[in-house]
Amino acid sequence: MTADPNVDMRDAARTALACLDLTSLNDADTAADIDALCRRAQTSHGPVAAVCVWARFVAQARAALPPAIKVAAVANFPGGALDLQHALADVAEIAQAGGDEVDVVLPWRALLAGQVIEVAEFLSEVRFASRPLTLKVIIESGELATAERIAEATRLALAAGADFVKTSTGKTKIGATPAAAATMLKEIAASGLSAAGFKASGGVRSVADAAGYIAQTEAVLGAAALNPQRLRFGASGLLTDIESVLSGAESVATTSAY
Ligand SMILES: O=C[C@H](O)COP(=O)(O)O
Repeated sequence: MTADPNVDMRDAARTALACLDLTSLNDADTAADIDALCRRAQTSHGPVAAVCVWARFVAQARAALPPAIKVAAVANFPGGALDLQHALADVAEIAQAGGDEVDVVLPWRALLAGQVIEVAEFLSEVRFASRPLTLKVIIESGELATAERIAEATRLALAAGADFVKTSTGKTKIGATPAAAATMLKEIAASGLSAAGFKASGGVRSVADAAGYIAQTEAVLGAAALNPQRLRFGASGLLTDIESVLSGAESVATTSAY
């Protein structure tokens, strides 16, 4: 008897839903957009892990959602300048508004310029200021480009105490890729930090895309890591395909172009 591939896709869709940071980070986002996002976060198939929004929408999202759905917001986003005061102001705004999670952009241009100590200090200060919130560090893997630099950024994020290392802002040409994920997952495993997680974001549009990252995560971190404490998907467009698959319809999305 051959395995039914639709069963695997439904499993992947269920995992992707439970691990989804449903994201809206458009410059023109309005309160009505965030209301709609929060309604979408509570699907007939179950809740997403979190919504991810601009800091100015945290209080609204927190009020609209049950406690089980976390509110994440971005800091130092999307540019990733080496601007600690800006990042700390974002973190303070998110914390004061009742946010649960901070997604901060690592100063990747500074890292490319060799300012390793300055980047490490930036991450350490952001980690200190953001406790007890969950901290995800966005390394912008597409701009770092090489496995060596992606590995170095991942190590810096983990050394600073990041809860998750996240691939991309979704605002640059290249978002999450299987190659970047492989490097990041290898570094997470090598760190020995059993609570550290991985977040794929930027261009993740289909359950087939998500299934690939789920398989990679399981292969490197183990099946026990396939939960929202260790794995997230940051995506503005993935939920439609998840719902299609869980409703028994064909996947409607095409896989990532990367
Ligand atoms: O942080 C998450 C990303 O901004 C989402 O990127 P996306 O719009 O390509 O799904």
